[in-house]
Amino acid sequence: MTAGPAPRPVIVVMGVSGSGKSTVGGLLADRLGVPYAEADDFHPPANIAKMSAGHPLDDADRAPWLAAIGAWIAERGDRGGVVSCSALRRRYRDRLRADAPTVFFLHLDGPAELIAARLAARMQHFMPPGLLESQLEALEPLDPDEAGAVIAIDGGPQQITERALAALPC
Ligand SMILES: Nc1ncnc2c1ncn2[C@@H]1O[C@H](COP(=O)(O)OP(=O)(O)OP(=O)(O)O)[C@@H](O)[C@H]1O
Ligand SMILES: O=C(O)[C@H](O)[C@@H](O)[C@H](O)[C@H](O)CO
Repeated sequence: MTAGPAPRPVIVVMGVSGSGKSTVGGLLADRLGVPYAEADDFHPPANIAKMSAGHPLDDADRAPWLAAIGAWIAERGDRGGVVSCSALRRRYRDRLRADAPTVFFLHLDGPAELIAARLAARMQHFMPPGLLESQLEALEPLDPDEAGAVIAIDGGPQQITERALAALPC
C-alpha cells in the first residue's frame, strides 16, 4: 500500500488593508504550487460599495464574506491553498476555523507609516487609504493559542515571501 500525499493546511494571509496580503499571498501560493484565492472576490457588491464610499465594514457586513471564504477553505480540505483575508478580529478567525480547524494564519505586520505609504502609492483599488485607521483599530493580533505566525513586512515582496515560507509549520 502506498501512502497518499501529505495533508497540507490552507494558509490565510491576514492583516490590515495595505499590509501586502494580495502581493505576498499570490507569491506564496506560486511557491507552494497551490491555488490562491483573493478575499476581495468574496465580498458581496454592497460591501465593496460601502468601503468605496469610505465606510468601514461592521460584523454584519463581514458575516457573509467570512462564510464564503470559509467555504472555499473547507472545499480545499487538506489539499492546501492560500487565501488573503484581513481576518482582523479573533472572532473572524474563529469563524474560519469552524469550517477548517487546521487553517494556519500568517499575519503581515509592520509600522502604520509604512503601510500608509504603500496604500498612498497604490493605484486603481477601491479601498480608500483613509480606512487604514479603522482597520488598525479593529485589528486583534493572533493569540498564543492560535496556529499562525507574524511576518514582518519591511523589504521587498520576495523577501517577505521567504520569511513566510520559513514560518510555515512544515
Ligand atoms: N513588500 C512590498 N514593498 C513595496 N510595496 C509593496 C510591498 N508589498 C505590497 N506592496 C504594494 O503595496 C500596496 C498594498 O499591497 P496589497 O494590495 O498586496 O495589500 P493588501 O493587504 O492585499 O491590501 P487590501 O487588503 O487593501 O487589498 C500595493 O500597491 C502593492 O503593490
Ligand atoms: O475586513 C475588512 O474590512 C475588509 O476585508 C477589508 O480589509 C478589505 O476587504 C480589504 O482590505 C480591501 O482590499
